[in-house]
Amino acid sequence: MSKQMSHLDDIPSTPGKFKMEKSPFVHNRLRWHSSLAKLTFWSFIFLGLILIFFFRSPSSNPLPQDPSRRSLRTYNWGGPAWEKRVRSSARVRSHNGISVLVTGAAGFVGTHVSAALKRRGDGVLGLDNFNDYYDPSLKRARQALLERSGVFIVEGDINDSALLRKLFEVVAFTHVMHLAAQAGVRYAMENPGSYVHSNIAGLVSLLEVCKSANPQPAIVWASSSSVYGLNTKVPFSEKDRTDQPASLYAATKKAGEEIAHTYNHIYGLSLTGLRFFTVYGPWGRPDMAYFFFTRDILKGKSIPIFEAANHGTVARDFTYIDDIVKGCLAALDTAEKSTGSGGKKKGPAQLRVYNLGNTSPVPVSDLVSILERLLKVNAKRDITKLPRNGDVQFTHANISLAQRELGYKPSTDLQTGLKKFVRWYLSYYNGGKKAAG
Ligand SMILES: O=C(O)[C@H]1O[C@H](OP(=O)(O)OP(=O)(O)OC[C@H]2O[C@@H](n3ccc(=O)[nH]c3=O)[C@H](O)[C@@H]2O)[C@H](O)[C@@H](O)[C@@H]1O
Repeated sequence: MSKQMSHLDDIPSTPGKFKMEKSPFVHNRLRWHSSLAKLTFWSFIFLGLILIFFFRSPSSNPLPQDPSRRSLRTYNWGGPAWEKRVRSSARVRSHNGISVLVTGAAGFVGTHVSAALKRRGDGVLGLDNFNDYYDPSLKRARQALLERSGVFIVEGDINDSALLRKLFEVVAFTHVMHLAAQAGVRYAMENPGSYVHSNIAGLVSLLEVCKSANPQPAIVWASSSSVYGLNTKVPFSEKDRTDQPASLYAATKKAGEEIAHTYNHIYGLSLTGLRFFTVYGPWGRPDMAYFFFTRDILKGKSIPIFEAANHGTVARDFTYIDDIVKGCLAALDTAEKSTGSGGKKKGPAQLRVYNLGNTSPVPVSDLVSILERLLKVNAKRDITKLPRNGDVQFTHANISLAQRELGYKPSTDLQTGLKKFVRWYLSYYNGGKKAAG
């Protein structure tokens, strides 16, 4: 006891705290205080250990709390059953097939590319964070579609490097089709952080894991026609300048192209960037004009049609999804192997950029006229000045490089493509009765 008392005496205390220590009551209280202090101390240690274990556990998301993310979630992954599903989905089932990790697999282009790869017998594993930038139930429906054809989508974020490393541990992917991104031109003014998070930090996180993988995969990824920014010379060629982006979205895609150059240069990663031109079609993105115009025309709501200064036409080189899928598969098939190993470059590797457009720009007002005919409803047109929030007046792709090197040859005009989209839209949203998100 005296030992204990002397120990207690060493603890700095408020004056008078131990004054009555001779009373037996005080003795008991002191003992009780000491036990309480010990109990509190060990509780803190125990709680600390639990927290350390939780944050280091491979099945939790180690992302820092980032206010720019719309859906902060913890994803569950890992375990023998999960690994089995991953392996089975990524298993190549055709002679000379490839095994591809498709990021953004529950997205519009990701779903179509994953399905096409699976159809020809390639191994496909999806990865998607199912964020709520647009109605997540549409992403879940795409997931269900892929699931039926044997494609498993792992739920997780490309910024989760522990998850990415695990995926490469389980499967030796030959290719990565990187389509996960924060898309949309106008939303960048609302939530700039999400563009940096997905299109820059996420890309770097993915390339870091790819560079260390053995073997390193070849990577094909989605850039954007928006990198041509304020250029006025048409059609846009890959040789043209891309240093005057009109939106943060475009700037992050341009940054992605420079980051790709760096990883190719330092680590020998084979990298192909595809500049998509306003991709549309069934299972598309509800944030895109053709999609919400359809929804709002059916609802009888007015639609804002942008017009440039002096009644200038705003036009897009709208490209149908099936053409884009062919371009993506051709890019994967012509991708050479990465040359590095163990994080070290062994020789020069392929670095490519292609325009994937349709080469026939259509004014937005014509897009609306086609929709009116297909929906058999007159649109309430609200002609509005092109806002200064990232939109450019026109896009037009020169696709001769993709034609020459990928055999890319788009074959669907806007009228035909929109017909397929409208058919899908009406059946998916139950004849327009169910509201589109
Ligand atoms: O080509 C690309 O790289 C980009 O294509 C689209 O961007 P955008 O062409 O702006 O597509 P929409 O937002 O669907 O707009 C299509 C056209 O409709 C016009 N628009 C849009 C919205 C609106 O309310 N009214 C309107 O007239 C736009 O100015 C544009 O000319 C995608 O949203 C981007 O993610 C993609 O990277």
